[in-house]
Amino acid sequence: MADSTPGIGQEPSLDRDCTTLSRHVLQQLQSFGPDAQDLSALMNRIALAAKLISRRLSRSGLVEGVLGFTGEVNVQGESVKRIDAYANEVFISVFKQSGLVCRLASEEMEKPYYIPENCPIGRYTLLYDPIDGSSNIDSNLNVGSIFSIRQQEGIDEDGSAQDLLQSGRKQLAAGYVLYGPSTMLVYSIGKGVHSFTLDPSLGEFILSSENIQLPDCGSIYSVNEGNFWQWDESLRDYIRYVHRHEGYTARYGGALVGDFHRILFEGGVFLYPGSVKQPEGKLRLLYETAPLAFLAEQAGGRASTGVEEILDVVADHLHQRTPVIIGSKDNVELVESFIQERAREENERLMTSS
Ligand SMILES: O=P(O)(O)OC[C@H]1O[C@](O)(COP(=O)(O)O)[C@@H](O)[C@@H]1O
Repeated sequence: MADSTPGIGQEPSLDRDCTTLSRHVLQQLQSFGPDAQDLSALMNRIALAAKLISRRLSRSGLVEGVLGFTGEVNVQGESVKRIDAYANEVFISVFKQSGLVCRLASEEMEKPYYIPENCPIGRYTLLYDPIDGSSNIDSNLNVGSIFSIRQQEGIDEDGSAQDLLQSGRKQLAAGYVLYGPSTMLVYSIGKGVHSFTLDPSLGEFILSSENIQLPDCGSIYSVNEGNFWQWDESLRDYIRYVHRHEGYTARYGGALVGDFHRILFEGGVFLYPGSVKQPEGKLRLLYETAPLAFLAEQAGGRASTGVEEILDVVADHLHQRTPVIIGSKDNVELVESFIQERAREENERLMTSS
């Protein structure tokens, strides 16, 4: 499956210039039926939210109200950054007008936000992390937005979103926006993974890579080693292994989207394991790890909790966290082999001691 990225310095062809996101979604679905139109319109709305957030970020040091904190604490127990609150509002306002989405579930909101004027006609729920890596904002380092689209399967009066508590294989589409040197949008509707780059002169996301394939293995390992002593011995064993073996490179940017994006194109593995303080890890399943797991599997890679596929995990509440090992399949399997080895030793010890 050839990657059709244009050569360095070569102006993209007119045909490529015209491959906008909404056109690409319709092409992908080879249908102009209601579902295709809806998904295309939904992706267009996400693109609009991304453009608004990208514009705000690009002027963050120049205008008031972008950097710093709002003074509030969100459902995660984290101090809310002004840009978190702004980005969350952007997603709400661009989807309010969509008529397509009846409910929005976000990292910044304890309960899902209903758009009464879109219910019950709105057939989709959008789950999203409006700003991923917000600890990078005030240092002007890359951040992202992560999104997942699911079918609306009923109205839950108490806001517990029970119908969303299903495996990640129920996602219709997923992706992220990376606010880096350029703003990129990477998505999948279950037909491969494709990336678009925002061309500020056109104000359009233009196709930049199609059918992206995650290399089977890579030299990059991406993890916050500052948590080393809080990890299970099996993860420490893995890090000791990469320290002792040539050919591994540590890369950790503090923003999941940026770290995953690098691995999607170059191969390797990103880990955020559970720890003594947080056995279930830090990252949230429904709007952080499951959307990226959807992309990883579509690109020929893997995403694991260490013992099962992330896409098979069924959440028991909206903001559930999960350990994650994601990236090239050989690298993920290597990490898992250390976990399995420790489990085997532990079983043996229990057997011999009983
Ligand atoms: O600072 P730590 O503990 O390494 O955590 C960094 C991780 O947390 C995150 O920032 C997630 O949190 P936010 O979505 O709240 O920013 C990830 O992007 C990143 O991988």
